[in-house]
Amino acid sequence: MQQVFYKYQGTGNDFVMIDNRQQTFNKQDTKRIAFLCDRRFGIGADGLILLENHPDLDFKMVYYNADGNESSMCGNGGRCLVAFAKHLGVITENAVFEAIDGLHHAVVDGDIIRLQMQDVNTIEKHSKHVFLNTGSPHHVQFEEQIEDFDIKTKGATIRYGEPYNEAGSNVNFVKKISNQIFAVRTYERGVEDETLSCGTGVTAVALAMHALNETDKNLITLQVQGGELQVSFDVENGIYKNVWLIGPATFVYKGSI
Ligand SMILES: N[C@@H](CCC[C@H](N)C(=O)O)C(=O)O
Repeated sequence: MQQVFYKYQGTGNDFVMIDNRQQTFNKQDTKRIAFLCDRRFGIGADGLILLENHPDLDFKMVYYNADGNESSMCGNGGRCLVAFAKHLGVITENAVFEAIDGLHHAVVDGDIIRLQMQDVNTIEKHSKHVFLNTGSPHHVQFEEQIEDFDIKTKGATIRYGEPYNEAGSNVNFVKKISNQIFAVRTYERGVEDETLSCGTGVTAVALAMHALNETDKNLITLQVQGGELQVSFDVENGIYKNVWLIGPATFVYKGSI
C-alpha cells in the first residue's frame, strides 16, 4: 500500500510526517520506519513523526528516530508537527498536544513555531560536562574548536561510554560566542550521527549555560549548523520554568512511497 507522507524541516533537522488519525500506520514495523528515514534507499530524514487524534487535546505526537525506534521528546520535530497540524487544519494559531514527555503548548507565528518545553528541575554539573533532561537526555560540554571537529567520532565515544552506555545520551558541543549567543553542534542518539540541529539539545545548552553562570540572560540565541534557534525561560528556586523553544519549521514537499 502506498504511504502518503510530508517532509518538514526545522533548522535542518528533518522529518517524515504522517497523518495517522485513521490509525492505518503499522507502528510495529521498525524496519519500515528505518527504511523510510534512510537517505539512500528511502525518503531520508532524522526521524519519523505520526500525528494522531487525542480525546481531549488538539493531537498526539508519536516520534521515531531514524533507526526506527520510538524515542523520547523531539523539540524540532514537535515544532514541525505543529506546522503540519496547521497545514491539515487540525489547529489554527494555538495548539496543545500530548507527546511522550507530557503536554506541550505551541503558538504559530507565520513560519516561526514557539513550543513550550517541560520544566527542568535537575541539572547535573560535572567537572567537564553538564547533564540534563529536556524531554530527551543531553550531555553538554564546551569545545573551542567547534567548527573543525570530528563530531561523529567524539560524540559516539561519549554516547556509548560511561555512564550512558547502550541507553545513551545525545551529546552537545558548545562554544560561547557572547553572553547571549552560543554555537552548538549535536550528535544525536538514534540517528548515530551529527544532525544539523536538535531542539531539546539547544534547550539543554541554554539552561546549562545559565546554570553555569555563562549567561545571565533568559533569552538565548543558539547558532546551529542549520540556522538559528532561540530559547527563553524563567528560573524560580533553581527550577527552569516557562521554557520555550522558538524557530522556523518549514514544509519541504509531499509525496507517496
Ligand atoms: N532532534 C530531536 C531529538 C530527538 C530525540 C533524540 N534523538 C533521542 O533519541 O534522544 C530534537 O529536536 O529535540
